[in-house]
Amino acid sequence: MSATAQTSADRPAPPLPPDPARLLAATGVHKAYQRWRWPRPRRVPVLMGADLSLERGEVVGLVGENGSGKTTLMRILVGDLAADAGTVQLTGTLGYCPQQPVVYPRLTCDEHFELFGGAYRMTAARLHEARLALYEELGFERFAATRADQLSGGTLAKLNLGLALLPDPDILLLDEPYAGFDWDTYQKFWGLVAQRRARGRSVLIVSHFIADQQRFDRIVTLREGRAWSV
Ligand SMILES: Nc1ncnc2c1ncn2[C@@H]1O[C@H](COP(=O)(O)OP(=O)(O)OP(=O)(O)O)[C@@H](O)[C@H]1O
Repeated sequence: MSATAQTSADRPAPPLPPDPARLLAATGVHKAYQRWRWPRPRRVPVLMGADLSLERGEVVGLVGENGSGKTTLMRILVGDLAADAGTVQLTGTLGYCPQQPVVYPRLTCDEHFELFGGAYRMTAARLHEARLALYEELGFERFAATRADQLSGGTLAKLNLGLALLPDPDILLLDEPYAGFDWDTYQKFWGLVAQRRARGRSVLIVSHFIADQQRFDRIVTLREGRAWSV
């Protein structure tokens, strides 16, 4: 288990040296947003030197109070948002489950899997197998032909998660993945995570709070713009 580094100085930490066991390393990440603060717009810092690493086969929880910057850090890790400073090193393939599902309202679940499978360059046979397994594992096969705009919030969350899991990526970054799940689905979710961890996949889970601490290898808290090991 590796410790999550804390930057003690105000300048960003240098990138971590290469390590074959490490799949993700973010060092010295800074991000500020422009906001209106009377009497003029100002840059308000959210991340001030956050460091985060993820080893092969590790399940890490990223917690922090509302507005602490969890989603901001996640978006920087996946390349959806540019950091003001700092580095992000990734090894392997990445799956991202955003907090707000990014789906096409008029497409069915099946059509989403087809579309994403094509984007991931999966073969038809592999896509078929992975899609059926995800329907079964998350329990939503009966909605295969239902359009996204007709799904319940929980089923939409299953589709959102399923699309991230589809290509079986080395690193899974999940932003509040189980917020809309019922108890049964929550248990299934942890079964999926355990299977992937056993195969050396790494999972980073963002959550407001951690209910089952024993399910994680490590918990990291975002506070005052930095990541602290708990
Ligand atoms: N595009 C943006 N422009 C301006 N401010 C933003 C933007 N996105 C986020 N923020 C602000 O940055 C801070 C961190 O937001 P972020 O969504 O990263 O926090 P979070 O820890 O994920 O919050 P939550 O637990 O509520 O989901 C918040 O104060 C938020 O208002």
